[in-house]
Amino acid sequence: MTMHANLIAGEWVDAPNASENRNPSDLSDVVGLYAQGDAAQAGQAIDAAAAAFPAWSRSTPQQRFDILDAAGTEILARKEELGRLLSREEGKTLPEGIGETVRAGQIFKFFAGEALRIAGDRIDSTRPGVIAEATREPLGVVGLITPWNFPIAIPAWKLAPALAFGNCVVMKPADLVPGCAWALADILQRAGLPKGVFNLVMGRGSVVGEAILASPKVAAISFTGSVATGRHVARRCIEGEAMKKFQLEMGGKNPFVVLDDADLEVAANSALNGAFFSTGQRCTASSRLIVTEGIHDRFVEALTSKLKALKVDNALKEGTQIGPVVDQRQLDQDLDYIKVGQDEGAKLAWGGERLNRETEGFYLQPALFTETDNAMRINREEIFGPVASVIRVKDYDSALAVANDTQFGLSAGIATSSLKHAEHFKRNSQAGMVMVNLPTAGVDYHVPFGGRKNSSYGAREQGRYAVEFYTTVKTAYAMP
Ligand SMILES: NC(=O)C1=CN([C@@H]2O[C@H](COP(=O)(O)OP(=O)(O)OC[C@H]3O[C@@H](n4cnc5c(N)ncnc54)[C@H](OP(=O)(O)O)[C@@H]3O)[C@@H](O)[C@H]2O)C=CC1
Ligand SMILES: O=C(O)CCC(=O)C(=O)O
Repeated sequence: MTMHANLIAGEWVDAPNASENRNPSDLSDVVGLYAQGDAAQAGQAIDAAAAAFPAWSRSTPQQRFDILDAAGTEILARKEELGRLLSREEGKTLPEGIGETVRAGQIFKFFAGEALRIAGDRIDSTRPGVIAEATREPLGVVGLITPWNFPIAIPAWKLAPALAFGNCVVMKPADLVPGCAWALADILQRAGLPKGVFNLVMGRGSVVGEAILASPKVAAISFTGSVATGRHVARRCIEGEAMKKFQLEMGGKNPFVVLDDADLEVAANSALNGAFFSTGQRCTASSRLIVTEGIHDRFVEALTSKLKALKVDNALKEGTQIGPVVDQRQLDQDLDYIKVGQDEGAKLAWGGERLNRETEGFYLQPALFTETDNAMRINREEIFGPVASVIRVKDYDSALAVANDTQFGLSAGIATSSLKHAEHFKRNSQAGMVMVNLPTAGVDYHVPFGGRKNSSYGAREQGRYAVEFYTTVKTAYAMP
């Protein structure tokens, strides 16, 4: 099997080591052999990006549009093939894999347009005859460190704006899912990106990631992953010889409130989708279902019967609704938390057991806890698997208080037919994204994404708000 090499200074470069990318739905299936870069390769990639920056930062918006738009077109044209690759390496179902691929293509097209739309301000000075301007400039070399749960969409939503606004990039994808990142590198290379503008260095976070964080030549870091690694990234960005700008997207313990007046079908479907689809491996997953007394029993019954009907199987098999957990380590974490929940006195209303299927993979029956309270560990810590808890509350006010009683603040949802409660929740939920009668997970590609508290740090990602992170403002005064 040939090694998928790293892309450094426009050349495909083999690494000293390679790792096997295995399919979590079928452990006998090797998706490919991927380079395991080292600190030296990260250094070469950073140097290449720094060398490419002067020309790329002065490229015309049309040049950037053409390349990003062409990349988007190719991603969309190859959605079935790339979606299959994604599902094979990450384990989300084929429709989810294809959907995420489409989202990545749309993101490239959106930011192609943003390259053309970038603008500044001309401001009348307080001093006679003086002209003041505020314009945006690219940052320089940007390091992108991405997680395994969205192998193509998250690299796309960091990479596309970074390039659109004139930055050069070194990207380190998650070790579990190098395939989609490699495919993006190949597409961008063929779309005509000049040498060194985008460099891909696959390998371990502790090696390649650390080298990117340590380099004074890297101006900024955009990171998505766990809170623990995010805190580490933050420390490394400020303690180095040259302080870096940084942006962190981390965990969630997202509440989904169900009020007595909710449409039961809307509430149960939103909870099912938000909590369990993509095997619950979304930072926006609804892991806390906060339900008022009058609808509690009917909601639990409706959701449990939907859970019982879910088809958990090989991600590539037609009809599968829930694929496997991504790897053994995440599966162990999910099973540990299921035990923690039981030890804490929560009732396991459904699921939680390891499943065997035709192919050997990390299959887990989605689990629903009931009779839980918000102080339990299962309601405070991110599990990141197909596990959710129901918390029974008296009324809307207590639901809102419980929803906000968390270290996280990414997404929050409410199912209600009351405009008054929906509006109050939108205003008073301490989350970056609020959904009414919709799942907490599954967001648009052209609007801002991000949260509060320990969920996010720094400027928002996505949509036109992405310009805040990937540019720096220059204020210029002139006396003509
Ligand atoms: N908010 C989200 O979207 C996500 C949250 N998580 C949470 O994190 C938990 C653990 O998942 P995990 O994949 O280990 O998450 P991590 O936060 O460890 O990994 C995220 C990214 O950071 C890299 N990384 C790890 N250590 C360093 C380091 N010292 N310096 C620089 N980069 C580093 C990883 O590389 P490598 O792959 O080589 O380790 C990966 O590319 C999950 O169970 C879940 O709770 C995970 C993924 C996404
Ligand atoms: O819910 C989504 O669509 C996005 C979720 C996400 O970005 C994440 O889990 O990291």
